[in-house]
Amino acid sequence: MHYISTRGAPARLDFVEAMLSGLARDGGLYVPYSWPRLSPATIAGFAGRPYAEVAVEVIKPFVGSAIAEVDLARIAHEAYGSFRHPAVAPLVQLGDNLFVLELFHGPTLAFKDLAMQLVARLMDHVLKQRGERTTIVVATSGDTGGAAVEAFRGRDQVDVVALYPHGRISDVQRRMMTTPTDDNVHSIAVEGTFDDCQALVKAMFNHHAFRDRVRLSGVNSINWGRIVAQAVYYFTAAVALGAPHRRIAFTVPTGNFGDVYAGYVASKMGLPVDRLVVATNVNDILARTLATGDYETRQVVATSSPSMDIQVSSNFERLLYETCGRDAAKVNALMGSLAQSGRFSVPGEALKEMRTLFSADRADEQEVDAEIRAWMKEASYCADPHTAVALAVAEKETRDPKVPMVVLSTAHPAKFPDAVKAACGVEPGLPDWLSDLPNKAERFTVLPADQAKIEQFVASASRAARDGAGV
Ligand SMILES: Cc1ncc(COP(=O)(O)O)c(C=O)c1O
Ligand SMILES: N[C@@H](CCOP(=O)(O)O)C(=O)O
Repeated sequence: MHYISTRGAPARLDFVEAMLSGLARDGGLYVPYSWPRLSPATIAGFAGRPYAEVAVEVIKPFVGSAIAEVDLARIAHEAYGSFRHPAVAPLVQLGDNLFVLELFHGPTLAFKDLAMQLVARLMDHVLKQRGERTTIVVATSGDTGGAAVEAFRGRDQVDVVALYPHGRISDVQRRMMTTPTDDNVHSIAVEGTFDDCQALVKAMFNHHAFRDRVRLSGVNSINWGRIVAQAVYYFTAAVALGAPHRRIAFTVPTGNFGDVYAGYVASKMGLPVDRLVVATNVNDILARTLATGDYETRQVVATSSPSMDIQVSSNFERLLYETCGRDAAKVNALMGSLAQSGRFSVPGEALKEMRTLFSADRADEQEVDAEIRAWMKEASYCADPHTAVALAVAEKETRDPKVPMVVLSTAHPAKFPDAVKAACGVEPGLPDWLSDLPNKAERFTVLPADQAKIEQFVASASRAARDGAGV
């Protein structure tokens, strides 16, 4: 199994190289050269098996011989052993053929843990084998940063720098990044938006001298390792509801398009996915794109679902590549137009193909509040604002009542206590093991969205840079 860039660079990388690289050197994203397929019998065989075992079966065709299966299995068992629910990603039924897939039982209470706990251990394993160090710079609108800090803190092979938009994330999200005391984790409050943070990370990857000096890596969903680990829960949820013998639909709260793209990966592998519903808040670039074919960035608006306050959705490039017939020149032209003018038009055939599997809608702030209130009242179910965006959109969707709809619940409501309380009057509390989070001292640096200044900070935090300089 090897990986190629969506922008056409000739290099072909194995899984480990693609995972350590993060972004391709031509600015593209790695995708598998071909799609592995799982037979219906293999998928049916996932029923009743522990999450970690299913993870190994789904991920191993993408890893090939780059990591020994025995190591992959050991690492998966360790990673998912850190979850507080025995099922790891349990399903909760809310209505007739309406289910919530709870992805927030990991250490930082968000779906990012499902991939990050695995990817951190895989990276650590291969870096130790090679005797190498790396520096990870991660852009976060709140959750990826905390998950990365938690998964990598204290690891000798890796330094992590998290860039978050100053004042635009919840207190709990910020504290998860800023309170750990380990020397290898650092947080920068960037004076800008998440899109600025993500653009800075990509610019650092495209600055090759800097990239090589700090041995830069990334664990945003530009990293293929993240995507493939997120594909696993589509399988566990679908099989629990009767796949592969019936089709299953998913509604996914969406920002960077990583999570819903993982559903697309599952469908490419043979899972009978009926529909992937892209749910956005008022930062609705993806909903607009699927409706009109015009991908057009606008000013980002702060909402009660801050992790989805995103305009440039990185992983949409992977879907474009696939639906443009894997034509890297076309993708290059479209991405060039985005960089130049902040917009591009999705080619007609590509849009048609996208619409065969994807639909999309948005929920505004009033709808999100009403959704949180209604589920609390009707079912005593407390949804976080991101989950509420998806629940609201799932309700608007024209559904075949015979097809189960699974709504991905991507964060624990206690990460957004103020927003939830304002919507329904109930303030969700942190679990016991995190109850001292509000009392811990914080450590972060405020910097402008200036590439040179951020690079300077990252270089000074990077032990890989110091190793390379012979210090
Ligand atoms: C809680 C939560 N929900 C939804 C999303 C959107 O996921 P994606 O960026 O993969 O589309 C994010 C951020 O990634 C998030 O943190
Ligand atoms: N919503 C994310 C933004 C980054 O997304 P990623 O999946 O590409 O890491 C966050 O909460 O940080």
